[in-house]
Amino acid sequence: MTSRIAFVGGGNMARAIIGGLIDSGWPAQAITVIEPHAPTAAALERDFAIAVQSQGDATLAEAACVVWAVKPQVLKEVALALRPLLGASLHLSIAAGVTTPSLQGWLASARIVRAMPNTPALIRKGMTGLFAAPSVSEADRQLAQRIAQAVGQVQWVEQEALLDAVTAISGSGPAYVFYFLEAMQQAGESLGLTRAQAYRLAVATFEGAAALAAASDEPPEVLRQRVTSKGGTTFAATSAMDACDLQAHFMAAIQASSTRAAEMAREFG
Ligand SMILES: NC(=O)C1=CN([C@@H]2O[C@H](COP(=O)(O)OP(=O)(O)OC[C@H]3O[C@@H](n4cnc5c(N)ncnc54)[C@H](O)[C@@H]3O)[C@@H](O)[C@H]2O)C=CC1
Ligand SMILES: O=C(O)[C@@H]1CCC=N1
Repeated sequence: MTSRIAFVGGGNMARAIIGGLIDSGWPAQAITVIEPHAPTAAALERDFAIAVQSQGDATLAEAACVVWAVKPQVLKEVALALRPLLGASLHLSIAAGVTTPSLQGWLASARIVRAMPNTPALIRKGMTGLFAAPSVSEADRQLAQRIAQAVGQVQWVEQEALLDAVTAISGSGPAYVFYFLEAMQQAGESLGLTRAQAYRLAVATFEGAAALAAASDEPPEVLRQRVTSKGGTTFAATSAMDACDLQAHFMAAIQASSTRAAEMAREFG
């Protein structure tokens, strides 16, 4: 019998992970969700044939793993309310910025792994950062990793603070890519392409460049130099970027995401 996984919160990220688990062969009858928002609950039941409850019950204690997938600002309240129903499960929290000491206190358990996935998990192309306190067993780490790998790649970090960096790079990162896609689409339109043509060109360029980087042993600056002919078009573009210090601004933006993750730990955890 496959281990039972109980999700607390059945929103966007939970849906992505549930879809990945089912695609990777996890039996639907071994997945349950607590989700109070009726339309969200009905959609999960319909799409995945899984059991969805509006609130927790005694079966929560039977879960091998409870995945905490509610917003960080409500996690404490939800955890404390469900605590009397919890058994000896592994707890996997995907909430941004909520630390393991806080979770240990709220859940009265040391079996806690934190995960920071991202939205490409929806199409099994996710990247999930994972952190476990040193006392967490190898079996618990493996179960957490198995769940995360159902939606893509994983990267363990050895210090909890590094999850803030993971959040800033890959957790929030899809939004940066979409931000650049928006700019490339608008620029293409202003240069005379249709919106659809510009978008297709931009998306294919991100796809191709990311696949090239993943397949290459060379660092990104070398890959960039290969595109850049002296005195040519790419040089004109990257010179304009350098002139307004775009790279430094972009790095400051990523720092802001990391700083916010640390702030959220103080606010919500
Ligand atoms: N969206 C993203 O790109 C990422 C989000 N995260 C984290 O994932 C978590 C969930 O985020 P999303 O799925 O985007 O949010 P969401 O808002 O789509 O999902 C949260 C769900 O929790 C449900 N909920 C509210 N109160 C509840 C309760 N008492 N019991 C059970 N469920 C309850 C809501 O109805 C909602 O469906 C957050 O903590 C966020 O920090 C982590 C990585 C990436
Ligand atoms: O914006 C957020 O707080 C969440 C965490 C990473 C992506 N979305």
